[in-house]
Amino acid sequence: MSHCAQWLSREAYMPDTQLPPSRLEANLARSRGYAWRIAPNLFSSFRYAGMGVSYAFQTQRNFRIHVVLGAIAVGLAFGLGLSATDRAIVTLTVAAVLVMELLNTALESVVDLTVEQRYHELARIAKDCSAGAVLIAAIAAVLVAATLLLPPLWLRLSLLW
Ligand SMILES: Nc1ncnc2c1ncn2[C@@H]1O[C@H](COP(=O)(O)OP(=O)(O)OP(=O)(O)O)[C@@H](O)[C@H]1O
Repeated sequence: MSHCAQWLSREAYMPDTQLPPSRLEANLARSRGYAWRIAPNLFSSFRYAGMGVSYAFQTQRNFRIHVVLGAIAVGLAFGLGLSATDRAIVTLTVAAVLVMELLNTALESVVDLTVEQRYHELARIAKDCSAGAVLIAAIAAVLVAATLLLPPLWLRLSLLW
């Protein structure tokens, strides 16, 4: 077993509570040393995060669809004059779907990195569960839209006609 693997197995996976705070800090600092690159400052962290969102937008059709539908939903929530609470619910629901999409993309990448183009039952379970998480968030978003957005939208449209 390599030095790195020994260290990881002995300390990095120990529950936080088993390590004194000073030791935990030191371990975390050392573990970051294994990253290929570490963001040197806050601006770089935001830039990398933006690159992740941009990658998902360019490569994931479902993410693009959810961005467009989410923008419409948030626009309607503000345009229809929903209460502050309802606007927050719509915004958080849209964010939940987009977050799930990003995590799904991240997990798919890690699975593909691990098993490459081989079939593995655990890879299938990981990807299916990840896709299931997106599906549940999307269903919740549809229910929130039907409950909070459709009634005032319908009222507005019926006044126009
Ligand atoms: N290495 C693998 N081993 C076993 N099953 C896999 C593997 N890769 C993909 N699958 C199966 O194929 C399905 C589709 O995988 P894929 O990587 O294309 O995700 P996807 O459907 O493109 O997801 P999304 O649309 O969110 O990008 C998975 O849900 C899983 O059931």
